[in-house]
Amino acid sequence: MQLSVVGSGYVGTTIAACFADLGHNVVNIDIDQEIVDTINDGEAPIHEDGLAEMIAKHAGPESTGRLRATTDYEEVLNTELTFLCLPTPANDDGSIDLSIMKAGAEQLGETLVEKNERHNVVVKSTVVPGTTEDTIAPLVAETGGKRLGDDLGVGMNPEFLREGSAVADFLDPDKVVLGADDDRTREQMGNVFAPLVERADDPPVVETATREAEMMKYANNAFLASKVSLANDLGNICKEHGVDMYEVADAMGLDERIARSFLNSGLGWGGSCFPKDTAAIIAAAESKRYDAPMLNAATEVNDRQPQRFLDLLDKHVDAEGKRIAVLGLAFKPGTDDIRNTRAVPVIDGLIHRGADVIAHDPVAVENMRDRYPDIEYASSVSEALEDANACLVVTDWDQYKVLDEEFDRMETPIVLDGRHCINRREGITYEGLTW
Ligand SMILES: NC(=O)C1=CN([C@@H]2O[C@H](COP(=O)(O)OP(=O)(O)OC[C@H]3O[C@@H](n4cnc5c(N)ncnc54)[C@H](O)[C@@H]3O)[C@@H](O)[C@H]2O)C=CC1
Ligand SMILES: O=C(O)[C@H]1O[C@H](OP(=O)(O)OP(=O)(O)OC[C@H]2O[C@@H](n3ccc(=O)[nH]c3=O)[C@H](O)[C@@H]2O)[C@H](O)[C@@H](O)[C@@H]1O
Repeated sequence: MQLSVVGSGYVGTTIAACFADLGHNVVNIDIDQEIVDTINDGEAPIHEDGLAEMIAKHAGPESTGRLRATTDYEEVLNTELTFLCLPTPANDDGSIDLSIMKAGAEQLGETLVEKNERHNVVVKSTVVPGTTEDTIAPLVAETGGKRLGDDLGVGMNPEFLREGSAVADFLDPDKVVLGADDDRTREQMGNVFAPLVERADDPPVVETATREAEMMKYANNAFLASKVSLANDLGNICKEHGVDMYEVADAMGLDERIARSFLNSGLGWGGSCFPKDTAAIIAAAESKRYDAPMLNAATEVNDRQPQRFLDLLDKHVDAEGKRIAVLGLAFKPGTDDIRNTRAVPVIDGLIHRGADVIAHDPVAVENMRDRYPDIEYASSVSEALEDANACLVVTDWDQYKVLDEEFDRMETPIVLDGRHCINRREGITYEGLTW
């Protein structure tokens, strides 16, 4: 099929490259010329495992040519179905900011004026229940002069991929959700996903309406974020009683009603989605006069963890004028994304204490430099630890899990672990946040 994907961010670029790999012809539209040029050169604009190889295979010189990028919306005219993968950030009050989605939908509609055959538009972005039906569909229909359900089909297909494993997650999903308010659109969405369903060995395909599809995404993220927060709440109790939460979590996870995943306690959740999506669904609930006590509590626990980590540091060392190493800046391993990373409140706390901060991350340094141009950045862990008075582990990169004699370079080897990823050993003072 001929597909267009609007937005070349973490989701848009990943699904555009994967759909090309699955045999579709895909044009990826973005307003950022640099991103477009990068893709057309056969390179990945973001750091994701396997993405660079896939883009090289389908875009750029000597590729299959099944993937192209452009800034020109007119290119949607040669396609049958468009995915909208635009950002849905939070307003200051936490509610969803739909301005970018609306701008994209309007631009799409204006372009579709020139198309005579039916076109399908699928919202891939995370949007609060009712957005597709009440905002996006009427906007595309009005600006495009289309009749909804007739020459325009609008659907909603939430995305569950994780950053750091985006390609693998997209190609091998736990479920595919196809939300549409008419059968023709849902059927066409099914055709787009047919090669993926076949390659992924038949994952469950949930066919539903757009509002339910939208809510399934929020429910998923709210549940996972709350699960981590509950693990952190329990972990904080464990710490006060000298109990190792990781041993407790391992045992809890043996109960198949609970499962071990997302019970890793520590610094809590960051990233581009859990924080904004929990805030958006809380705000959406409040707009209907429901105050969502569980989700508010999950957010409160999460917001407190960096402060508890800094309290732990204060217990061991007065950071003023001391050299403090921060290992890990990305919000999780496997990505260069620093949106809502826990490293920010930790570094803010260190700066507030008058510490000399020296930070390390395998891939996220350049992104962090914009935010903190004045702290020191080390090109290796050894360099970061050299003469340090304490080390704070913020992101659980694999390369930190094997650290050993590197700690001998420290002035005082105080190692505080926010992610349960450092091996305790003789000669270092080690303390974990919840164990
Ligand atoms: N990042 C993730 O892991 C996941 C994100 N989502 C959701 O997917 C949506 C997109 O998220 P990301 O890919 O992370 O966003 P992103 O911020 O990485 O990328 C968005 C892209 O859209 C482009 N853009 C902005 N306005 C445009 C316009 N009018 N026309 C064309 N392009 C435009 C930007 O230049 C940027 O490249 C959000 O709703 C997010 O909640 C869902 C699942 C996973
Ligand atoms: O909507 C989204 O954008 C995505 O949000 C999350 O994916 P992501 O944010 O990429 O990463 P996760 O692996 O879920 O981690 C999120 C945060 O929780 C933290 N976390 C995760 C698991 C855990 O046990 N403990 C824990 O603190 C991570 O360190 C990270 O800061 C969801 O897992 C995806 O299904 C969803 O598509």
